[in-house]
Amino acid sequence: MSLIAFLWFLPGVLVVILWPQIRRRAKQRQLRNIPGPSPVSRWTGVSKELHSPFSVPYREKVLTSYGGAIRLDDLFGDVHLAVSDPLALATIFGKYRDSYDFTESRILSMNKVFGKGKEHSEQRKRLTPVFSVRYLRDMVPSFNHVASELIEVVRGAHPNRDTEVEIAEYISRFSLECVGRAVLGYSFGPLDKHGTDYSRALKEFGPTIVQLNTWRPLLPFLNRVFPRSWLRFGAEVIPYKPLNRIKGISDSVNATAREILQQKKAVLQSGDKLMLQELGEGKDLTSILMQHNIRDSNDISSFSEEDLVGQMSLLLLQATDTTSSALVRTVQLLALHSDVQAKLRDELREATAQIGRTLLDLDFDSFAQLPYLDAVIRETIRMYPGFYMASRVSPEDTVLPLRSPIQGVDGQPISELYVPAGTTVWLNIYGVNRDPTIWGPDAAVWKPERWLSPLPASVADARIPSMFSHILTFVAGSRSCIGYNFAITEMRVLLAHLVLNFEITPSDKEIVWKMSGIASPSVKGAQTTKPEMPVRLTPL
Ligand code: HEM
Repeated sequence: MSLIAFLWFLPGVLVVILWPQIRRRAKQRQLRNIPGPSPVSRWTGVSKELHSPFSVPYREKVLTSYGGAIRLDDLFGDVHLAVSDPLALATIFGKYRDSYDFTESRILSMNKVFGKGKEHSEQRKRLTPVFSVRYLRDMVPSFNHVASELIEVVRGAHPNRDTEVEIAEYISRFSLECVGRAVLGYSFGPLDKHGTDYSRALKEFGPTIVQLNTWRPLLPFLNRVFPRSWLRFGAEVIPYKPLNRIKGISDSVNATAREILQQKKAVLQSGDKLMLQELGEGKDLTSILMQHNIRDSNDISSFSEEDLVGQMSLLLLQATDTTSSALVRTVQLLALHSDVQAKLRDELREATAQIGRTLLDLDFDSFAQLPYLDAVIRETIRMYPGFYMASRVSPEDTVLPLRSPIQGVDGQPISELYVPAGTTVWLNIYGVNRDPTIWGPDAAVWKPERWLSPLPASVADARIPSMFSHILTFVAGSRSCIGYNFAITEMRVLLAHLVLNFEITPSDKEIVWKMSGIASPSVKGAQTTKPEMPVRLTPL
């Protein structure tokens, strides 16, 4: 190709690649009338402020300050929306349930977890029973044993009164072990806080991926243009530490997942009953998927070995960071509110005093019938949902009606949002869960007692499309959290063990919460990326 032809060709290719974006920008004119924070930069809008690891205070302010729909200026003039209006959310999860899905870059960066469209719904249907209450009942003894082993490890390592303990590491080890045993039929070994290479790699994933967030929108383009092997090679040789680190983490996580898989494959194929029993009787998620694959390898929802490895790793990530974050937050709040902690301890003592039981004797229903424990958990995940927002995009133009009209920048009322195809819509989880028009004037106060009496009528009236307690913490619709019951059960068990065994008080160190995909705590000024939550424990 001559130089002249190349010079003509290049802008042509660029226009073809950028055309959908150019068209979307033009159609987004009406969205610019929606109120939102002023762009901090002409090029990056508010995206850096919103997605940086230090975005928590900014997010908390923005997501509760502008009403049911918020304009968020993104890269190069693209407009995103954050929506907390219940009717607009119900329309996304109802009328447009087949349109609104993850953004392409998110699906790619998540290694197609649970696939897309029909493939996704088939796979989800197959996995749902593993997370049902019926199955969870059988998991409670396992959670209970892991919690009790953990308490022994903590007691052994910190036998004295009022010792400062780094509880976040222990909690994250607990979550990983519960998911490992129950979901994968695999134990990650002793519960000391050092963990395995695999658990360390998993913990580093969130904080590292967040450093790459700015580049994530480029992923669909790179994926279309370059073969996968080139992208992996690039991640290794380009001198950019977070990129090199993510490649290392991904290799380590995949290697362990592959090892678990090989172990299971051998057992399933041999039919060795004793071994099968040891590995969770083949009832765990990996075995179910593998048995399905062995039975029907032509089914569209069958997983290739590569996909299975991806599914397992991503499931571990989805399950451990989220539950650890919620548990660590609850421990912090209990440390700060000694009255709530004492009341909770009374409830637990009463439950275990009956017929001289220990916590190990409590089953799923006994844990579920502790109203104050339940109230503490609900209130924590209402106020601190872990994921403050979740992204969706529709491939078609949509109209989202608003339950409560908002005032446009031009002063005129807006009662519906015209959302052009390809616009990113953030489900404003934090905004819904803290909306004072729904929850009352004390919406921003952590008050477990609110769950012990009927909630205000405004909560039911709002018709929040929620799958759990009118809150959006686990979102709703086809991509909602499949493991929410699992998480709540895990939380009930560990909190019960901690509060009955230790008095928890705050450490002198100041804690700041950062965003690493999910909210994650650290000691102010610390350089580390791993979660930290020092608290003082006194054995009881
Ligand atoms: C307190 C703990 C948890 C929270 C706050 C949480 C929250 C969420 C949220 C918000 C989503 C949707 C993400 C989005 O739409 O962008 C999600 C999806 C998911 N969660 Fe959870 N989660 C928790 C625990 C768990 C656990 C324990 C498991 C598994 C054992 C799990 C498995 C999943 C899976 C597999 C998905 C993807 C579902 C799909 O795409 O169909 N989660 N979670």
